[in-house]
Amino acid sequence: MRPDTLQDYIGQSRAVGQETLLRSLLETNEIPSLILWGPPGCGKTTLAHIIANNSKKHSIRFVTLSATNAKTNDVRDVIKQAQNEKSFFKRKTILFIDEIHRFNKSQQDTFLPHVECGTITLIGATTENPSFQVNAALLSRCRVIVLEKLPVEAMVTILMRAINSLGIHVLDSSRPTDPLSHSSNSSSEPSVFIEDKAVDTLAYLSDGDARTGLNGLQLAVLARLSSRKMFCKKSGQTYSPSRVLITENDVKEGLQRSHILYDRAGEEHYNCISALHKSMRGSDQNASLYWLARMLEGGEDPLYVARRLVRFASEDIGLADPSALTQAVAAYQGCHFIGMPECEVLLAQCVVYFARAPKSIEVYSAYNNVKACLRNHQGPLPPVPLHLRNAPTRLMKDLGYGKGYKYNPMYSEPVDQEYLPEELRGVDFFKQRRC
Ligand SMILES: Nc1ncnc2c1ncn2[C@@H]1O[C@H](COP(=O)(O)OP(=O)(O)OP(=O)(O)O)[C@@H](O)[C@H]1O
Repeated sequence: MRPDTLQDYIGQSRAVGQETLLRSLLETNEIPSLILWGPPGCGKTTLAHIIANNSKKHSIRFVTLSATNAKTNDVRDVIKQAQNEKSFFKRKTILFIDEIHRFNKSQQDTFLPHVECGTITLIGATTENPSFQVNAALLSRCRVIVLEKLPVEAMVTILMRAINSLGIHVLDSSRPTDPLSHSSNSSSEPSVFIEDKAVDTLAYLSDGDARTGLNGLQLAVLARLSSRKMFCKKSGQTYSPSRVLITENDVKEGLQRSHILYDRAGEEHYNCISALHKSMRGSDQNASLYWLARMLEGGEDPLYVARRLVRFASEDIGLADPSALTQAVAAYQGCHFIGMPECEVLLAQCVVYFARAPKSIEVYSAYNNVKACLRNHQGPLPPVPLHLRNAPTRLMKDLGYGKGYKYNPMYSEPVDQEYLPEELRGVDFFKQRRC
């Protein structure tokens, strides 16, 4: 399904249209180092694949690594090989790094000098803003190509191409016929039909992501084919019709999971957890459930959400309802035991509990005040008052350790005794910050 040439690459005319610099560079095979930036499924890897195809014709090596699983050593190996190829055979190497934003800054530094001296031409693909995710020095040596979400018309073209190559027939809704009523099909393979409005809906709901659209189509076809066996009431037997129709509902179902835009490692992950946290803090149970579901349906790790809930229990509910922390820890353990999808309801229960719970940031704020006080302290920290120190040896006792300490259980009330270092006397972290 992946196009091999620019002629088959749909849309993205701003980046690789007829009059663009990139197209002329590609045509003359003068590939500069590039960062391909665009949303998921818009064709970054496909464009790299087309460049690879083109380069191979010109005996340029094309090596692919994915930053999700490649180690720094893998990059070093590629560079070493590229150096050999360059010096012994005068062969150029293009290194394609998918999801380059997943490499940390020091990993990105590994290839900087080699890009600079031309040992490798780097092509990085990223869904994240390269200004934040790619080293400034590396970025300045690359041309950034911005790819856009594919428009609906481009999606229709991509889907139609897949539909044709799979031998699926498109049913024209303006001419209503029942494809299932047509007479027999001699082949053992069923004829597959798809409603034209199902194609349009798929193109529309894929939200500019060709992978989502193609996966949705594939899932709809597979689901229809596997449920092809029908039960005949008259004969009491099952039979397989020779024609199968994919409807708008089938593609919606196929898309249900895959169309949710959620990037587990990228910005969307932080946006959604922040929205969940804020919705619970604002006691909006409805929105809280929405953000939770959006993360879980998008494939978020339930334990990650559970850990954030443990934090929320103390940061935002605190002593207004101390059992919130127990709830969160129990939800975490429950998720650990049973995993997805069963654990989703545990998290939902906890999220609603938290949204409804009274809130208090008293402890959280006071603790922050203490931390600020310690961090801003000038000079050595004050010593622990002698009367609060243990005196396990005679010498310590002689030095005054533990002297005058009032053992509270001997008294009926909290005793009047100083527990803070002398220079902090009178400070109340619950009321003020003092540093
Ligand atoms: N512009 C396009 N023209 C034709 N097909 C495309 C185009 N964009 C994407 N596709 C198809 O969609 C599928 C996914 O595209 P691709 O892997 O290039 O996306 P991507 O931008 O690299 O996504 P991701 O960031 O999620 O890795 C490919 O199989 C390809 O066939």
